[in-house]
Amino acid sequence: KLWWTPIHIQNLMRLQGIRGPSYRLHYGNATEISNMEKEAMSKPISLSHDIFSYVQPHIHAWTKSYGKNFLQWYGVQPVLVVTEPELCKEILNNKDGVYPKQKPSIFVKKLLGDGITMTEGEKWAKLRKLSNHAFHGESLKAMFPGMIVSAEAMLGRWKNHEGKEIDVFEEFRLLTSEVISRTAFSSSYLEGQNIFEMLMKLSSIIFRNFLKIRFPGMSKLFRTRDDIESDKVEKGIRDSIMEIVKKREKEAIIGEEDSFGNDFLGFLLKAHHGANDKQRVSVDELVEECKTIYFAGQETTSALLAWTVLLLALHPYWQEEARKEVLQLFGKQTPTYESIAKLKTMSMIINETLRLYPPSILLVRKVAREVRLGKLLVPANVELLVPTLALHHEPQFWGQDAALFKPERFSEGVAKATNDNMAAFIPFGLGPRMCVGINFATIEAKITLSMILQRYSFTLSPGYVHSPFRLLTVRPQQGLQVILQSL
Ligand code: HEM
Repeated sequence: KLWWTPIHIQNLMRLQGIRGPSYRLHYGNATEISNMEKEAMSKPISLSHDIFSYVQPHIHAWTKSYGKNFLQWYGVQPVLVVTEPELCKEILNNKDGVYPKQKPSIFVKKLLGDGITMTEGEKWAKLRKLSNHAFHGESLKAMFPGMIVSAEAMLGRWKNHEGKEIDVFEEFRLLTSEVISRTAFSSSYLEGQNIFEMLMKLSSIIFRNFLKIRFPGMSKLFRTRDDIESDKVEKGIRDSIMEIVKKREKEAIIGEEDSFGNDFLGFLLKAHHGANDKQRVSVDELVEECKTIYFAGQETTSALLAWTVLLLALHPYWQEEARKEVLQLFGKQTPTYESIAKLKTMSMIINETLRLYPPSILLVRKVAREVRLGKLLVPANVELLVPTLALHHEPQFWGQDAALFKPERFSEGVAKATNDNMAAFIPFGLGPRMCVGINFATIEAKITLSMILQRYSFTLSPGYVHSPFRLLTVRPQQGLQVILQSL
């Protein structure tokens, strides 16, 4: 397991032209990756958007040395990194279960459980149907007023910062937490606050342990401080979620399934108590889905909003264009659900932000059984990595100015911008596992940006330090400070 199998797989892939850094006993390339990341982070970065080599130095260096697809090792786990777009599409679009999600690590399991983002087959189909119902169509429309109220509350706080510096990343963290609490759980930020804080703690533990390779069986014999802490946090999250669930159950009328409410939590409870065995959701599944939506709904959207504000602060022309469009469409009025889809310039800006700073930078799958991927024969249990950030910064797709902010790339939509090369732009993934919250996140971002642009112009504060940092999403490590000018 430690030597023969890795060497065998390495040789098998080399014979097919797939090279990569050599496997090292037990650790694979974990130490090299970790050292490369530390070195990249130790140097200050200029205010450029060329962040690929900074955030993922090993993928940047190894695609240059070994080619578009290469083999690396997390311990004894072989990982095929794939940046050839045809192969990325083949992996992500597959519907036969050949490329399922990789089994989560101990810590990731505590964050997302075996819920929608991690599971497969019938269980996934059941949970996906439920989430699609909760975050699309009429249900999504019903969430719109909740998003407006949350944005108004944030802008109310901003009145105290006019003419002064404000850390908008922290503000967006609060806003997106409030929005998900209010819309999916009909609860308040305060009720969810505890859960968000514990989810953040778990994210940090996952990040700290990501490249730590442990000897098999050691985790059962020897428990680290992070093992103990993560158990405690996991239990804390479960207890807090159960409190919200119990409260809702108490409010409902016994025997009337519709009285559980028409938000995400209501749909989950209906499925939990419902008569339909196939669609029934267990208590564990209920807790896992709540955790997932609290986490997925907040982390990613706050990063998107922060990076958009950075780019608009650095590019006053686009800030003005976006404002003109908002004022033409809404004047000083509150945005409406029907009109938000008409924001074309803003869509271009959001797409270009998601290209340069995709909150989620890696898509992970595994090979369930020996498979032909393009011309390659890939053995079972190889992990597959589709590095979103690499694809989004690839000059072959985006030109030599790939690192520049140019929303005009998207003036005729995504298909035209990518020359119909779908894998060149995958901020929300691709295929059957594509993000459930894509419309929710885009509407939330558009409302928030519109309401800010109606009230303020903003410039970057001299105190801002550019350090895109990968925790589970890519975020501004030291916040995002801007100076607000009231209009
Ligand atoms: C800018 C915001 C967001 C980004 C960039 C984003 C990105 C992604 C990506 C890349 C995936 C696919 C992962 C994969 O294929 O392995 C995904 C899946 C998912 N996202 Fe999002 N997301 C965002 C917002 C949201 C929101 C607001 C929600 C919930 C309200 C959400 C819920 C989910 C769920 C449940 C999945 C799993 C889908 C499945 O496996 O079937 N996301 N997201």
